[in-house]
Amino acid sequence: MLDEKKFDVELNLLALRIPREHCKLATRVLNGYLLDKPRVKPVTEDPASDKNRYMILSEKIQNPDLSEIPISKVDELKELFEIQVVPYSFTLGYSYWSADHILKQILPTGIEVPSSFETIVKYFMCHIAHLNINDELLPYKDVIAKVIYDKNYPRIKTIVNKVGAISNEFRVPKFEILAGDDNLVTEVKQYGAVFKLDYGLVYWNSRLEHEHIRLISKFQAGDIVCDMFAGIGPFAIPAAQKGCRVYANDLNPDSIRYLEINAKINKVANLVRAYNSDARKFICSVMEVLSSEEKSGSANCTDICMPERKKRVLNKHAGGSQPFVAKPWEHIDHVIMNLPASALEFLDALGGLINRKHWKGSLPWIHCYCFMRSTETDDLIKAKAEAALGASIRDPVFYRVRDVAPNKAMYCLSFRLPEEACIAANDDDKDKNALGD
Ligand SMILES: C[S@@+](CC[C@H](N)C(=O)[O-])C[C@H]1O[C@@H](n2cnc3c(N)ncnc32)[C@H](O)[C@@H]1O
Repeated sequence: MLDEKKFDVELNLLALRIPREHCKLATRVLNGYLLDKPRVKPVTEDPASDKNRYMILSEKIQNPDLSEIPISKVDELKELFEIQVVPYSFTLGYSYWSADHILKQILPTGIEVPSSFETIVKYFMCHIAHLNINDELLPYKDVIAKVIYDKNYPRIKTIVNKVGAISNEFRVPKFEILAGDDNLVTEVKQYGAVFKLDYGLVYWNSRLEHEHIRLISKFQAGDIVCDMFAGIGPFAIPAAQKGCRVYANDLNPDSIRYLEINAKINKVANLVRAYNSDARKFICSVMEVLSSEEKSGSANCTDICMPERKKRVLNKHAGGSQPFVAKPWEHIDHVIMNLPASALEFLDALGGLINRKHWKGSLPWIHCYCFMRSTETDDLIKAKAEAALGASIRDPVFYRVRDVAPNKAMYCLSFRLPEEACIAANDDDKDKNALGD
């Protein structure tokens, strides 16, 4: 329990009681001799009369004869009104002091006090503050959280701290609520899109905002995008806002629930198809599912919602003058694989997936996120990707996203899917011949 009384500081000062109409002039004359404290006004009411005001003098004025103030100033006031000097006491309490000031008093000497609010709050999620409590501060986490909560309510309504390392497959940290209510449903804004999410149920990292923007800047209106590890949609939603048609998948049902909510909130539900599946199954089945939808005559997303201009962009991608409404089994422009810990291994799902007989236009760009230790090289990561894919990668582009630990960084490896990773157009025929068809 924090004893708030401990922070009380009583100030025993002097004040001048003066007629209220002279306040302005007296403030000017006494400039430098009045109480000067943030958020405390030096002019206050006279409890005995509404006709007067108290002008609170600075701590340096201790003598009721005002000998610390130049005589000329005192005389200037005396010419206008009779000066009455009165004692004035008040208390600066817990509510007055800043979080920094209070934390400095609470934490034992030797422990580095977070020098500012920003250093202790890892990030804000609207009304949630996620604290950055290191081992040294851990014993004081509750009191730190209370101070930060008290000083920032109602802007901040919940203070959380991550417990342990993330071990579950949905990449959702476990949080303990240190202060405030336990509602972790919140909304964040990124580059004009709004994302609703439950911070306790789905993956979210506000530090990836720039990466989301960077990758989407590579996409064109009309592109077909497959997001294999979509989370609540920080790639999928802005891509759709740009006019891309997005097939977005995540294993976590809660992520998909929020992805669908976010597609609606951002008015792109018609351009985003959500799947709740394992990424390997998703990428294999998305083509079949959609091709069978096509066969059964159900209208596809492009037909319903693509403006003519975007359809023309798609036609251009197909490289022909025939009307071309691409389906993912005919054409994909970008595949996003944002599961840095293991996305490279998932590249096996792309090997042998595309049949050149049906495919139209160029092969997709693959954007595969990974971690690289300082002891590893681009070549090693490329070799891992090639081993999973079963094909050589030409002209890989490595983009350093951010450092995640002193010797570990997150990268995005982008490359165009190699021809070698596809089923050649004549392979089916060869198989048929071999079977004697
Ligand atoms: C690092 S998060 C990235 C989410 C999102 N792209 C983002 O930037 O916020 C990885 C996501 O992959 C999902 N995931 C983990 N294993 C998966 C799998 N085998 N198949 C599909 N999704 C998976 C997790 O649920 C999580 O939402």
